[in-house]
Amino acid sequence: MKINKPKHDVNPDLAKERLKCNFNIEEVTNIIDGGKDKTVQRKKIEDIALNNGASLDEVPEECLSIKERYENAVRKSCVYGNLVRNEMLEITGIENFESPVLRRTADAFFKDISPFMLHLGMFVPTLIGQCTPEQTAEWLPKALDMQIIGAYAQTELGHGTFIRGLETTATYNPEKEEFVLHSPTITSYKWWAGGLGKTANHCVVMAQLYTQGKCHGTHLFIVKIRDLDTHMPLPGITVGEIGPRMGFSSADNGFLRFDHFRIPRENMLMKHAKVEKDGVYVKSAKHGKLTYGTMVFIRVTLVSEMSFNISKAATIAIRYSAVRRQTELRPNEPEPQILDYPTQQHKLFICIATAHAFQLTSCWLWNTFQAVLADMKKGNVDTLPELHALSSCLKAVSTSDALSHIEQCRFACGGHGYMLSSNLPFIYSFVAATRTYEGDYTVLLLQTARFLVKASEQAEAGKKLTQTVSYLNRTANADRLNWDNTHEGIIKSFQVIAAGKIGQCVKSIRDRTASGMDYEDAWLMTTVQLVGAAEAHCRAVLLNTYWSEMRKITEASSADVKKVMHQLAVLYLMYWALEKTGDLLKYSSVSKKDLDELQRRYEELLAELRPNAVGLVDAFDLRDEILHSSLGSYDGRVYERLIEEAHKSPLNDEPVNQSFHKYTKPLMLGKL
Ligand SMILES: CC/C=C\C/C=C\C/C=C\CCCC(=O)SCCNC(=O)CCNC(=O)[C@H](O)C(C)(C)COP(=O)(O)OP(=O)(O)OC[C@H]1O[C@@H](n2cnc3c(N)ncnc32)[C@H](O)[C@@H]1OP(=O)(O)O
Ligand SMILES: Cc1cc2nc3c(=O)[nH]c(=O)nc-3n(C[C@H](O)[C@H](O)[C@H](O)COP(=O)(O)OP(=O)(O)OC[C@H]3O[C@@H](n4cnc5c(N)ncnc54)[C@H](O)[C@@H]3O)c2cc1C
Repeated sequence: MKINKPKHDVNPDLAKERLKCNFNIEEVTNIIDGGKDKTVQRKKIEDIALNNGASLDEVPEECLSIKERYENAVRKSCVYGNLVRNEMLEITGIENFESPVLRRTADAFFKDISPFMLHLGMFVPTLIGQCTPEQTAEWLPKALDMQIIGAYAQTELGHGTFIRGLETTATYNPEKEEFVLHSPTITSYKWWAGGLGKTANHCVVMAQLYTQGKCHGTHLFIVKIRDLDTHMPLPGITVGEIGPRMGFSSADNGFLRFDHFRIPRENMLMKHAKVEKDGVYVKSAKHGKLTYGTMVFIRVTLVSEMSFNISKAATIAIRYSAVRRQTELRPNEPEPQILDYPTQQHKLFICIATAHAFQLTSCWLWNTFQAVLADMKKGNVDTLPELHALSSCLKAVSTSDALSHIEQCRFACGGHGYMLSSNLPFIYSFVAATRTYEGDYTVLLLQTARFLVKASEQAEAGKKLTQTVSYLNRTANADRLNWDNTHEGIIKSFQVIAAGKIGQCVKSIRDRTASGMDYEDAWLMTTVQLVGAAEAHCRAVLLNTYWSEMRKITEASSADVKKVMHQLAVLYLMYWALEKTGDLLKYSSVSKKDLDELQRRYEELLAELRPNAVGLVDAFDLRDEILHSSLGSYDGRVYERLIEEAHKSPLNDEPVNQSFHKYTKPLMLGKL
């Protein structure tokens, strides 16, 4: 398999690394893609994107002004959107418009974010999940064909987390058969929605629904905010961009204020509840939170997105570490490649393992999500709470872990990792946002904790629990687990840690209520522990899922691939066991000797993986055009690229900057 056909000679150290690799790289790529046919499909889509010169920037996007950057991003988004519409969807099938490959290939066009990302990312999924069949027929074809461009406007200046606290109102007027949208306070300004500021002409709006004098809580509406021809905001709409941010610089995150803005009754998204012409409110949903469906969907997809982002950072840092040499080990010996340092391996190999752990877990989560959707189609919503608990904690932990691993990758690249041309700062700032958006880390873990506390009480009452918490049935009465230094033993110990922490939370809440606190205060006082318990549960799910899915997926693999995939999964188990030694000591009989043995095995495993490190990141098969990194390209021309990128800085356009004559020289001459 030709991965990237380098135009230049490959750096000799990197070339030697590739000779060391002892497994079939293509086989691992196929595993990551989900099959050989999927690899072929991905490559076809990438070819379409990359054979189009429009993805190239003459000036790096980070060197442009805010306006130029946005305009350039819109230009490229239109080209890319057109390719998706006319060529790529033919390959994936239109029903797979959410294929991660389409999202990822877009990275060939943008180091930062496309202003259109939220259109396909959230607007279209909301139409699919929240419309009646008639509404779907009206809106979806236009959205998929990009005749209308949409955003998802839920968060307000005053509230993001607490959706029930949103202030925008949608008041029904039966005489005119219209809703009147209004922003009654400054805190009710819609705030943050991606693509809303300048790009979108429509948006989905979450607002408090009033009809017949009664508030029925938050509901979704589709709202046209700009004229389709002139793109001017419609009367009653104030819309704009919220200002520079840590990342998402070309995503025109926006604000929106309604001044008694009228929309037809049919623009309420009515799949789960409707308002009749006469104003009667009718709820058809069997579960109170179905309007939150788009958020659940995105939380599910983010786990795979985190795998992708870690694999990008790991590829950059590992290729760079094979090229970079630093510090004599012994006098007069050549400086070693920094990849030879076990401390460097400790920073980086866990990133490769985590990318696999998240990818396999995300496929399993996606299948769970599809099964729940199928249940809901039949009118059964019983499986939704478990999906909500699972998607909440996996979103929280995967985004948080991805962020810290990506930061480690930057540390691993020393000073050069701080350069925007390395792409690590872009990857980091993108992932930093994911920890917050679509539900903040703490808030989502507390949602999972709610589910776990209930599950623990059910286990106590002898009830049989659902799959992801069934370990509580087995471990509810276990005090301390007998340590068993096997892979299954490590997984079981994480389940016992989770069960122990959940049990301790239940006890703390009970003790507090028994001493006179009301339940809400007892819960609040216990939230630090509850977040820890939900994280522990999530770790148990991740370890168990990664291990069992890895074994399944490599059943038919070659012996060498089986071996290296197995080594990565073991590394993941050991890494987390060593990270959580305090918990292991508390909840199992593990001894200092056992932990020393685990540490020794972990260090040996780093050394065993070392020859395959470059092969393993090559297997992610990230083309240079998608990686955008001076440090991580396939040919390893790190220093040449750093110099080429330096020359692109606008400050190097002329030998002397005018500020010298205007300010510095007068200062030097005492004439200022
Ligand atoms: C491919 C991916 C790549 C890119 C993706 C594309 C674009 C990405 C770019 C940017 C996207 C950014 C978009 C956004 O950020 S949109 C805004 C997202 N906002 C949030 O996520 C807000 C977070 N807050 C909440 O979700 C909720 O308010 C809450 C914290 C969950 C609390 O809700 P509330 O109504 O107050 O409910 P509670 O009273 O706490 O709970 C009652 C009951 O309901 C259950 N519940 C809550 N949520 C759900 C749900 N979604 N599904 C099912 N059940 C739910 C909850 O557990 C509780 O159950 P009980 O049985 O315990 O009563
Ligand atoms: C880059 C980016 C893009 C975004 N895109 C969109 C978009 O397209 N559409 C959209 O609608 N929104 C969007 N958002 C908004 C995003 O969804 C919210 O910012 C997010 O849900 C967090 O809400 P918040 O900002 O209100 O934080 P807050 O809830 O104010 O959180 C602040 C702190 O308070 C803590 N906290 C809050 N509530 C609790 C609680 N109950 N218990 C314990 N701690 C708590 C949190 O843990 C956090 O530490 C985007 C945000 C970002 C950063």
